[in-house]
Amino acid sequence: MKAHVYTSVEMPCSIIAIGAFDGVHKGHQEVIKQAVQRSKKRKVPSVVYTFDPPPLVFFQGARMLTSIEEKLEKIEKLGVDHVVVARFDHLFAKRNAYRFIDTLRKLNPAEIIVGEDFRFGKDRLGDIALLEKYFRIQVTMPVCCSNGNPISSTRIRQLISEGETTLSNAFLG
Ligand SMILES: Cc1cc2nc3c(=O)[nH]c(=O)nc-3n(C[C@H](O)[C@H](O)[C@H](O)COP(=O)(O)O)c2cc1C
Ligand SMILES: Nc1ncnc2c1ncn2[C@@H]1O[C@H](COP(=O)(O)OP(=O)(O)OP(=O)(O)O)[C@@H](O)[C@H]1O
Repeated sequence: MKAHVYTSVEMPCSIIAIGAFDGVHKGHQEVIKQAVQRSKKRKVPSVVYTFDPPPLVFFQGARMLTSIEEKLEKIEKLGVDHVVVARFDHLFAKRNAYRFIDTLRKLNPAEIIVGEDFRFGKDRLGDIALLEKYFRIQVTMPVCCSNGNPISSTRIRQLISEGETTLSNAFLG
Protein backbone atom coordinates (compact mmCIF):
# COMPACT_ATOMS: atom_id res chain seq x y z
CA MET A 1 0.00 0.00 0.00
CA LYS A 2 1.20 3.54 -0.79
CA ALA A 3 2.17 5.80 2.09
CA HIS A 4 0.51 9.20 2.53
CA VAL A 5 3.01 11.99 1.90
CA TYR A 6 2.82 15.48 3.46
CA THR A 7 5.02 18.53 3.96
CA SER A 8 3.53 19.00 7.43
CA VAL A 9 0.69 17.29 9.27
CA GLU A 10 -1.04 16.82 12.63
CA MET A 11 -2.02 13.41 14.00
CA PRO A 12 -3.74 12.08 17.11
CA CYS A 13 -1.07 9.39 17.62
CA SER A 14 2.01 8.09 15.80
CA ILE A 15 5.31 6.21 15.96
CA ILE A 16 7.96 8.32 14.21
CA ALA A 17 11.35 7.53 12.65
CA ILE A 18 13.34 10.73 11.98
CA GLY A 19 16.30 11.35 9.71
CA ALA A 20 17.68 12.64 6.44
CA PHE A 21 17.70 9.03 5.17
CA ASP A 22 19.64 9.88 1.99
CA GLY A 23 19.97 6.59 0.12
CA VAL A 24 17.77 4.74 2.66
CA HIS A 25 20.77 2.48 3.35
CA LYS A 26 20.76 -0.60 5.57
CA GLY A 27 21.21 1.46 8.75
CA HIS A 28 18.28 3.71 7.82
CA GLN A 29 16.23 0.65 6.92
CA GLU A 30 16.74 -0.70 10.43
CA VAL A 31 15.52 2.56 12.02
CA ILE A 32 12.45 2.62 9.77
CA LYS A 33 11.74 -1.10 10.23
CA GLN A 34 11.82 -0.63 13.99
CA ALA A 35 9.21 2.14 13.67
CA VAL A 36 7.01 -0.08 11.50
CA GLN A 37 7.33 -2.99 13.97
CA ARG A 38 6.49 -0.81 16.98
CA SER A 39 3.58 0.72 15.06
CA LYS A 40 2.12 -2.72 14.31
CA LYS A 41 2.60 -3.84 17.90
CA ARG A 42 0.94 -0.72 19.34
CA LYS A 43 -1.63 -0.37 16.53
CA VAL A 44 -0.57 3.21 15.94
CA PRO A 45 0.29 4.66 12.49
CA SER A 46 3.98 4.77 11.51
CA VAL A 47 5.49 8.03 10.25
CA VAL A 48 8.85 8.72 8.64
CA TYR A 49 9.83 12.35 9.20
CA THR A 50 12.47 13.33 6.67
CA PHE A 51 13.99 16.36 4.96
CA ASP A 52 14.35 17.47 1.36
CA PRO A 53 17.05 18.18 0.43
CA PRO A 54 19.04 16.21 3.03
CA PRO A 55 20.72 18.73 5.41
CA LEU A 56 24.24 17.68 4.33
CA VAL A 57 23.32 18.31 0.70
CA PHE A 58 21.90 21.72 1.67
CA PHE A 59 24.83 22.83 3.85
CA GLN A 60 27.82 21.15 2.22
CA GLY A 61 26.66 20.44 -1.32
CA ALA A 62 27.13 16.71 -0.67
CA ARG A 63 26.15 14.47 -3.56
CA MET A 64 22.56 13.28 -3.12
CA LEU A 65 22.31 9.47 -3.20
CA THR A 66 18.58 9.25 -3.91
CA SER A 67 16.13 11.72 -5.45
CA ILE A 68 13.09 12.41 -3.29
CA GLU A 69 11.05 10.09 -5.54
CA GLU A 70 13.49 7.18 -5.07
CA LYS A 71 13.73 7.86 -1.36
CA LEU A 72 9.92 7.77 -0.99
CA GLU A 73 9.77 4.56 -3.02
CA LYS A 74 12.33 2.83 -0.77
CA ILE A 75 10.60 4.09 2.38
CA GLU A 76 7.18 2.91 1.16
CA LYS A 77 8.56 -0.58 0.49
CA LEU A 78 9.30 -0.86 4.21
CA GLY A 79 5.57 -0.60 4.94
CA VAL A 80 5.38 2.92 6.40
CA ASP A 81 1.91 4.51 6.68
CA HIS A 82 2.83 8.21 6.43
CA VAL A 83 5.85 10.25 5.33
CA VAL A 84 6.44 13.89 6.25
CA VAL A 85 8.91 15.55 3.87
CA ALA A 86 9.95 18.85 5.44
CA ARG A 87 11.45 21.33 2.97
CA PHE A 88 14.96 21.97 4.30
CA ASP A 89 15.85 25.60 3.53
CA HIS A 90 17.48 28.55 5.34
CA LEU A 91 14.30 29.38 7.22
CA PHE A 92 13.77 25.79 8.39
CA ALA A 93 17.42 25.36 9.39
CA LYS A 94 17.14 28.42 11.67
CA ARG A 95 14.46 26.78 13.83
CA ASN A 96 15.88 25.90 17.21
CA ALA A 97 15.57 22.48 18.84
CA TYR A 98 12.56 23.53 20.96
CA ARG A 99 10.67 24.69 17.91
CA PHE A 100 11.29 21.35 16.24
CA ILE A 101 10.06 19.58 19.38
CA ASP A 102 6.84 21.64 19.07
CA THR A 103 6.53 20.46 15.46
CA LEU A 104 6.90 16.84 16.57
CA ARG A 105 4.31 17.33 19.32
CA LYS A 106 1.71 17.95 16.61
CA LEU A 107 2.14 14.29 15.64
CA ASN A 108 1.55 13.10 19.23
CA PRO A 109 4.29 10.46 19.05
CA ALA A 110 3.86 7.46 21.34
CA GLU A 111 7.49 6.64 20.47
CA ILE A 112 10.25 8.18 18.35
CA ILE A 113 12.94 5.98 16.78
CA VAL A 114 16.36 7.42 15.90
CA GLY A 115 19.95 6.27 15.55
CA GLU A 116 22.41 7.05 18.33
CA ASP A 117 24.05 10.07 16.63
CA PHE A 118 20.80 11.88 15.87
CA ARG A 119 20.97 15.71 16.24
CA PHE A 120 18.43 18.35 15.34
CA GLY A 121 17.66 22.07 15.39
CA LYS A 122 19.68 25.18 14.61
CA ASP A 123 23.43 24.48 14.82
CA ARG A 124 22.60 20.82 15.65
CA LEU A 125 22.12 21.76 19.31
CA GLY A 126 19.30 19.28 19.97
CA ASP A 127 20.29 15.73 20.94
CA ILE A 128 18.68 12.51 22.16
CA ALA A 129 18.96 13.57 25.83
CA LEU A 130 16.83 16.65 25.07
CA LEU A 131 14.33 14.66 23.01
CA GLU A 132 13.97 12.20 25.91
CA LYS A 133 12.68 15.01 28.13
CA TYR A 134 9.61 15.29 25.93
CA PHE A 135 9.04 11.92 24.28
CA ARG A 136 9.64 8.18 24.65
CA ILE A 137 12.73 7.51 22.52
CA GLN A 138 13.97 4.19 21.11
CA VAL A 139 17.55 4.25 19.85
CA THR A 140 18.42 1.83 17.04
CA MET A 141 21.85 0.23 17.47
CA PRO A 142 24.27 1.07 14.63
CA VAL A 143 24.23 -1.26 11.64
CA CYS A 144 27.91 -1.76 10.80
CA CYS A 145 29.89 -3.06 7.84
CA SER A 146 32.44 -5.86 8.10
CA ASN A 147 35.22 -3.54 9.35
CA GLY A 148 33.02 -2.57 12.31
CA ASN A 149 32.27 1.02 11.19
CA PRO A 150 28.62 2.10 10.96
CA ILE A 151 27.18 2.27 7.45
CA SER A 152 26.57 5.93 6.57
CA SER A 153 25.46 8.00 3.60
CA THR A 154 28.85 9.78 3.77
CA ARG A 155 30.73 6.46 3.46
CA ILE A 156 28.52 5.41 0.54
CA ARG A 157 29.17 8.75 -1.24
CA GLN A 158 32.90 8.13 -0.80
CA LEU A 159 32.65 4.58 -2.14
CA ILE A 160 30.73 5.78 -5.22
CA SER A 161 33.32 8.47 -5.92
CA GLU A 162 36.02 5.76 -5.74
CA GLY A 163 34.07 3.56 -8.16
CA GLU A 164 33.38 0.92 -5.48
CA THR A 165 29.84 0.32 -6.70
CA THR A 166 29.53 -3.30 -5.54
CA LEU A 167 30.14 -2.32 -1.93
CA SER A 168 28.04 0.86 -2.11
CA ASN A 169 25.15 -1.10 -3.61
CA ALA A 170 25.49 -3.70 -0.86
CA PHE A 171 25.20 -0.94 1.78
CA LEU A 172 22.23 0.59 -0.02
CA GLY A 173 20.51 -2.79 0.26
C1 LIG B 1 14.76 22.39 12.70
C2 LIG B 1 16.11 21.89 12.27
C3 LIG B 1 17.18 22.79 12.14
C4 LIG B 1 18.45 22.32 11.74
N1 LIG B 1 19.49 23.21 11.65
C5 LIG B 1 20.73 22.74 11.34
C6 LIG B 1 21.87 23.61 11.36
O1 LIG B 1 21.78 24.80 11.67
N2 LIG B 1 23.08 23.08 11.01
C7 LIG B 1 23.23 21.76 10.66
O2 LIG B 1 24.35 21.34 10.35
N3 LIG B 1 22.17 20.92 10.65
C8 LIG B 1 20.93 21.38 10.99
N4 LIG B 1 19.88 20.51 11.00
C9 LIG B 1 20.05 19.14 10.49
C10 LIG B 1 20.40 18.17 11.60
O3 LIG B 1 21.73 18.36 11.98
C11 LIG B 1 20.21 16.70 11.13
O4 LIG B 1 20.88 16.51 9.91
C12 LIG B 1 18.74 16.36 10.93
O5 LIG B 1 18.05 16.54 12.16
C13 LIG B 1 18.55 14.90 10.48
O6 LIG B 1 19.23 14.02 11.32
P1 LIG B 1 20.23 12.97 10.69
O7 LIG B 1 21.29 13.79 9.99
O8 LIG B 1 20.75 12.17 11.85
O9 LIG B 1 19.42 12.18 9.75
C14 LIG B 1 18.62 20.95 11.45
C15 LIG B 1 17.55 20.05 11.61
C16 LIG B 1 16.33 20.49 12.02
C17 LIG B 1 15.21 19.50 12.20
N1 LIG C 1 24.35 2.60 10.32
C1 LIG C 1 23.30 3.03 11.00
N2 LIG C 1 22.70 2.22 11.90
C2 LIG C 1 21.62 2.63 12.61
N3 LIG C 1 21.06 3.86 12.50
C3 LIG C 1 21.60 4.71 11.62
C4 LIG C 1 22.75 4.35 10.83
N4 LIG C 1 23.07 5.41 10.05
C5 LIG C 1 22.20 6.38 10.35
N5 LIG C 1 21.31 5.98 11.30
C6 LIG C 1 20.20 6.75 11.86
O1 LIG C 1 19.25 6.97 10.82
C7 LIG C 1 18.71 8.29 10.87
C8 LIG C 1 19.07 9.06 9.62
O2 LIG C 1 20.49 9.21 9.61
P1 LIG C 1 21.29 10.06 8.55
O3 LIG C 1 20.39 10.34 7.41
O4 LIG C 1 22.00 11.18 9.19
O5 LIG C 1 22.33 8.94 8.09
P2 LIG C 1 23.88 8.95 7.85
O6 LIG C 1 24.12 7.74 7.06
O7 LIG C 1 24.63 9.10 9.14
O8 LIG C 1 24.06 10.25 6.94
P3 LIG C 1 25.33 11.18 6.68
O9 LIG C 1 26.52 10.30 6.50
O10 LIG C 1 24.93 11.94 5.43
O11 LIG C 1 25.43 12.07 7.90
C9 LIG C 1 19.31 8.93 12.13
O12 LIG C 1 18.40 8.73 13.19
C10 LIG C 1 20.60 8.15 12.31
O13 LIG C 1 21.04 8.18 13.65
